[in-house]
Amino acid sequence: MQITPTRLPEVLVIEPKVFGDDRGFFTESFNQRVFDAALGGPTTFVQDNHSRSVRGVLRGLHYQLDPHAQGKLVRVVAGKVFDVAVDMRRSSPRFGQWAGFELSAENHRMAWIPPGFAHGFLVLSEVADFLYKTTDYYAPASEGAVRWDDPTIGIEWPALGVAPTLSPKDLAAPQLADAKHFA
Ligand SMILES: Cc1cn([C@H]2C[C@H](O)[C@@H](COP(=O)(O)OP(=O)(O)O[C@H]3O[C@@H](C)C(=O)[C@@H](O)[C@H]3O)O2)c(=O)[nH]c1=O
Repeated sequence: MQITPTRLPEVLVIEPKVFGDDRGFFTESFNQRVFDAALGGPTTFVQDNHSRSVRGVLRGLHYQLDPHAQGKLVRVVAGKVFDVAVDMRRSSPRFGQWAGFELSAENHRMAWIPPGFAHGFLVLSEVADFLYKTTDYYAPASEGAVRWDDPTIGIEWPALGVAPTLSPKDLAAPQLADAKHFA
């Protein structure tokens, strides 16, 4: 397993070992011991999520505030997405900065999005199955969202030639200046 910090150093891209043979492949998609060693301490996941989206769908940018902040271990098992994290911690020197990376069924990459970061993704393939583990339960009253296209964040989303498809909730998300943030 190879772990590479992104330009937001707390956000990690994780490349598991993939054992390919005539039958297909085998990979450990989660190993508590290895993951804890990589993060330098124990992390407990309490929920597994699966979403399916078609090309051009953009989900995000989402987070949950304390006391229900979530760390997320995310991956794609069918298709390809451009995945993004944004630092939402007001006291961070990187507040409002973003990191983006491609996750796909082909590259087997996962990403660790720690608590305190907003998360979202744009689907680049015809369909994408997105799987993720979270360190806290879904808590809609603690949900926060920030606009995917806020110019002060300035995410460089890959061009698809069509406007992304967003949920009504995401279309109504506030700019960074008005978004709820972490201390
Ligand atoms: C996230 C979530 C949603 N739901 C329900 C609420 C709603 O009726 C339906 C769809 O919810 P949403 O529109 O919020 O789903 P979605 O836009 O896919 O939300 C997700 O986006 C990505 C980017 C994340 O990082 C996730 O943490 C989560 O916020 O599913 C749950 O029951 N449990 C959950 O954990």
